Amino acid sequence: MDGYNPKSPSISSRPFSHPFTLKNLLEPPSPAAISTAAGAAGRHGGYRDNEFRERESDIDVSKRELSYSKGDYDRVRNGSNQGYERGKNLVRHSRGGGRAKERESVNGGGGGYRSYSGGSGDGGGSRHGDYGLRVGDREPGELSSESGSDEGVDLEINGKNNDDSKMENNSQSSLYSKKRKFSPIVWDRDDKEANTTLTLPPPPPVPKSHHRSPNFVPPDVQNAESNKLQSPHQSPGNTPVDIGKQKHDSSGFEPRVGLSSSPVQEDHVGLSSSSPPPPPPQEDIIGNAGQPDDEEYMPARTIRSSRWANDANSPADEGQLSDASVEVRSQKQSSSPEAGEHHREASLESNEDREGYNVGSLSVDGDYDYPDNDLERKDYMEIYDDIKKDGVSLSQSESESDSENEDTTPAPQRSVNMLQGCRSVDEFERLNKIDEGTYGVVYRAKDKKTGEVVALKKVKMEKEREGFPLTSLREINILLSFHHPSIVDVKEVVVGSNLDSIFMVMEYMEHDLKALMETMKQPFSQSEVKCLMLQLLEGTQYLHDNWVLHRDLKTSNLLLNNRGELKICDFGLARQYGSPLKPYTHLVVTLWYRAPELLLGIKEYSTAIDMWSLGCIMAELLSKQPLFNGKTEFDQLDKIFKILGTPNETIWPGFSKLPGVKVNFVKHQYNLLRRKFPATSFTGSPVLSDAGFDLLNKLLTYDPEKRITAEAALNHEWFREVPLPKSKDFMPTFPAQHAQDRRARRVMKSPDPLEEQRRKELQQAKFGTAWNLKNIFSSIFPIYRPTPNDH
Ligand SMILES: Nc1ncnc2c1ncn2[C@@H]1O[C@H](COP(=O)(O)OP(=O)(O)OP(=O)(O)O)[C@@H](O)[C@H]1O
Repeated sequence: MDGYNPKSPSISSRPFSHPFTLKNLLEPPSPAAISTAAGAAGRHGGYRDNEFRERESDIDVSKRELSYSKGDYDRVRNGSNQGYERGKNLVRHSRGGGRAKERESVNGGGGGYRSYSGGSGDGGGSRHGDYGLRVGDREPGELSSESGSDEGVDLEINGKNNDDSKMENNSQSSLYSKKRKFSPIVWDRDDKEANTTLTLPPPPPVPKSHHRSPNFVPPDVQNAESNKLQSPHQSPGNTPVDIGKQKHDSSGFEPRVGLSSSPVQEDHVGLSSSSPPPPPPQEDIIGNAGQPDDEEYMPARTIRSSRWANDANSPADEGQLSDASVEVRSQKQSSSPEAGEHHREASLESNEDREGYNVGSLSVDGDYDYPDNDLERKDYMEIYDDIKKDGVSLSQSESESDSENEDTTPAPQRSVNMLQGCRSVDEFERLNKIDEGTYGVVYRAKDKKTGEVVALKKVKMEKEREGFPLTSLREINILLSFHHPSIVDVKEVVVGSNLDSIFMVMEYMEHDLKALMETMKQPFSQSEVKCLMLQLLEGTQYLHDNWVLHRDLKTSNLLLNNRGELKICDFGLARQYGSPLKPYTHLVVTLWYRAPELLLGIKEYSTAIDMWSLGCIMAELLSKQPLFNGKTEFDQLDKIFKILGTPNETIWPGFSKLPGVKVNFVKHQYNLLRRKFPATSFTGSPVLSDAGFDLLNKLLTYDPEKRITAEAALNHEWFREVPLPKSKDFMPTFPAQHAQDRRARRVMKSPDPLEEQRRKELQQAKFGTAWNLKNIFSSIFPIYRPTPNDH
């Protein structure tokens, strides 16, 4: 893809130009320190008007509409030369343009609603004459969708029920099951107590078998046993190594540092080098399986290690390692990954004991045990932060203090500060603020050395009672690790002048789709939406293939540059997942894009939640309006049910048992989505061909198990029918509105899930405190008695 370059060296291998202690970073900074840091970079620089291919606002842009050859299509689809191999998929999905005239569709396949949806054609409405290429293939019944009653016409219930659809759903179901990573593990918040008590584990090393959860089934075995537990890469006989290779071969991309399949703690994302990982086991040796994602809000702890790895295939990278890191690495080779696990856990307790506050921790290591895979061990380095002021490594002290340690294999030495060597933010000239989110402020800035314009995302520390925000650690970790044309590139991490703040240096993107759409008079055309959706799906597929859920996909987290490139950003809520799943919080995904299973409090969820968000995004791109803009969770569900029909056991087996289904929802019988996206329109509604509507329906399928996967969506026929996806090169460009804070411009804003969580926590804390105070009060003044309502 254009502009696709290997990442810059990892932060750990950069020259140490700015030493400081991690503790400085992880302690909540004083307001004074923050303002100093902010002030240091507060200069405004001139924006060069010719920096971008500026265009008239809105859509009066490139009017070039192409008639595509297969070659064109492949080019669009693949980027310039990434070599995606889609041939077989194209064959597999070549269903042709003819569609059933009469459709009966219920989300998830059931319900017996019939509808007449009409033809295969893209009924028009694209701005650039896209559909000049199309046959006039409107089908009977199509227009009636605009005027019919609920019963009569166009009652496309979410999902399909006709033979054609059924077959498709079935075949997709089996196809999807290859990708679906559902887990039998059930989230039970009652486990919290057990889970949050992190006892000091026995010392390192432990037998390798301890590394795996009792529930962990190797991918190939899972594959044989149940297609619900398959790795995204699995095909019979795959080994983890094969998996990586396969992934690499098929996608043309390889994460610079892939997520490992280590026994992962909830509060970190493990990284391993080179190949994409097998599924991360869901339980680690400290037995925190079942630990709810509340842990996300637990104190962060010791920054421990990283595999800011060199690719095993690129020996040249070896030379980039500093002496220190090489030393650490060689020690790591001689100790088992399990030692690292223990070390990590030891640090947890030790931190709390000794520091009395939470100094923050990022265990960015995966420590997956690849038996006998020397390559795997060699191509990463372990860097441990030294928390103790006196420089004695935690690992040493803890392993020493653990008398039960029979094996005296020394714990990995460390002294290399993970963030040591980061450049200072002073090396950037801050141009203007782009946006301010819950956990970060994003600036446009210029690298003084190179003149390159970048985005600087400053990690907000002021709200952090508990050290370095975990969301930011995750984001940094993932973004530094992953490299894909559809994922925003983090070039490096820099530190504030007072060493009290951290900034991610990202490639600068002129727009986010939310802010952009608010400036547009008309929505994107179908061919443009296809171009955007393809890129979005490719990025999402890449994440899911690497065992990461984004968990906050929404239009404001999709960046677009003036080269027509879309990139996913904001990985603050992203996390690694495994099979089977661990319990995660359902308070993820901004309300408007939140999947119904989350809204209904499902105890296990997976990649399908991101796919729902993609459905909402696709609809929004087509119409320029959020599809379901609920104000509360209940309102959100209500809005979904009104449009898609209220689900039931037939279309979504298990629905009635979901925790949130205690409420009696109004039974909306029909799916009215087609009304919002008719095949033709005289009213200005966004038009969508049958194929497009089919994809939208499959993204917005109620039953997460039946919801389409990123891979299947990428192969959907909508992308092969006219109007073909617009080439990125011919996507419209828009004036970048640098000078304004995007958020301030935003008219509509969906409630933020993190804010939601924070509010709830605060409320709880408040009520708790109030009640306690009343108790104390009543013990002093016995006349007063707190009532149950006081809770
Ligand atoms: N690389 C970038 N280039 C240009 N703009 C960016 C970039 N990254 C982020 N932005 C802008 O900043 C906004 C906020 O970024 P981001 O979502 O990463 O921050 P956040 O604090 O996590 O926000 P939120 O509270 O919405 O989760 C984005 O919506 C986008 O407008």
